[in-house]
Amino acid sequence: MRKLLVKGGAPLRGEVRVSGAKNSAVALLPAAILAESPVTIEGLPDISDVGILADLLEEIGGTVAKEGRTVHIDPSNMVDMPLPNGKVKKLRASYYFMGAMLGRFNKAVIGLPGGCHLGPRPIDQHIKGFEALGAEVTNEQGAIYLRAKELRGARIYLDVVSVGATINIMLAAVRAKGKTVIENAAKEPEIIDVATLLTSMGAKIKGAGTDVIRIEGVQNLQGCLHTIIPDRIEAGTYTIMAAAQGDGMVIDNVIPQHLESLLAKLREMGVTIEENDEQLYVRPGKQLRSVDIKTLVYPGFATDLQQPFTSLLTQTQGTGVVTDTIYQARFKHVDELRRMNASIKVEGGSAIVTGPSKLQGAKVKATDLRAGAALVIAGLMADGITEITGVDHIERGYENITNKLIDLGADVWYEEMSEEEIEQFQNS
Ligand SMILES: CC(=O)N[C@H]1[C@@H](OP(=O)(O)OP(=O)(O)OC[C@H]2O[C@@H](n3ccc(=O)[nH]c3=O)[C@H](O)[C@@H]2O)O[C@H](CO)[C@@H](O)[C@@H]1O
Ligand SMILES: C=C(OP(=O)(O)O)C(=O)O
Repeated sequence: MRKLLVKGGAPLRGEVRVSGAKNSAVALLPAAILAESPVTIEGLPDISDVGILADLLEEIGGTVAKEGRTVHIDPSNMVDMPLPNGKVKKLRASYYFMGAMLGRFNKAVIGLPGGCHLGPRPIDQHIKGFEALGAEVTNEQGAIYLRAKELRGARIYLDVVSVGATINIMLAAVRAKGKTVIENAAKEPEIIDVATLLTSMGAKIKGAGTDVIRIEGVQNLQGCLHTIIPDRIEAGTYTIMAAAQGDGMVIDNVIPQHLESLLAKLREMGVTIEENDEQLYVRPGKQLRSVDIKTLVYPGFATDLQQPFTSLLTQTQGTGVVTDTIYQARFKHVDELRRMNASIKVEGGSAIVTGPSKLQGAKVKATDLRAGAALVIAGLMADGITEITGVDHIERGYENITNKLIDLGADVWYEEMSEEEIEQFQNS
């Protein structure tokens, strides 16, 4: 088991290239199950979530061939094998096997998903959608059993705006008989990306990216070539890093519109950001001002950027209130930042951050993916060395983070943990 060490203080300069979007990749791979001929996806990020999903596609009989960032998936020999345990529990997005396998085989058995622990993460809206399409859904010993004689289009109103439920219902509905309407759908760019892949496969989808998605079911879907969108959360993380510890940084392979709410907040703080079609050039101000943020569904401020942003707020002048309306308990990073001398208190669904504080390197734990990103940013700004355990979480979503940081001038490296450290980590 490894830990990540960050020696703070080095200014970050130069260009960093953003990888393909994790939250698209994890839906695009299962979507390939719905095709009857090979699907090629270009630009996939090299992260552990993608590796696990590729293994799961092989477990059900698919052939997955990798050529750098391009993956060819041949779904023709896939079977409706149950996946109740094992790798499905290692990530959140294994739930997309439910919609995709239901759409192709009219049945699926999938273990309840894992993913980041951010407080309760129910999947009732996914199940409501599958049932509306005609599936019988039961939960038996931690696995979801889905069976349908045939799937029929339906009108589905989501009680909660959910990225996962919107995509999962799209996956199940594209081969259902008749018309499906998803109302109160999520509008995240990853939903448009998945709809683009499905449309290239022959699906009939209108309205992806708005809150009403209309799907006309088709009998068969064919393979196609698809290029993934850039990861707006990775891009946002490096943009926050550029504001925190940069000395002129270019973030390359970005769709700036996907980051509007973050960029607006950074500008409000005093950060200078120039945009062109695919790049951001970020120059921090001398003394940044604190701001309040409230996470909301897209295009509001992304909950996945809330934790990295909190680290930046420890360095700004005044008090900033971070309110997470999507995951009210997404504040496990706060205790760790406090160990580094940050002044933060959590009240209800908000963290109140008073800055600026001189951060000190410390031994800290990444409790989840974006908590890990928050600690890396804090470590880059701190005096001395920060030792971060729980790097598996970080590797779920950030491709090659150490090399990207080293290229920017950061002093970061991995070290093997001692047996004592592993024991302490496992018991903490
Ligand atoms: C793999 C993936 O794409 N993960 C992202 C996805 O997660 P995920 O798709 O799991 O998140 P959702 O958009 O579904 O969740 C949004 C909110 O709805 C609630 N909810 C969701 C489904 C449901 O059936 N019932 C219900 O009550 C959740 O508890 C949460 O409060 O969107 C989240 C919110 O932008 C991001 O943090 C995750 O990075
Ligand atoms: C919460 C996240 O991921 P997941 O839904 O895959 O756990 C995230 O990407 O920040």
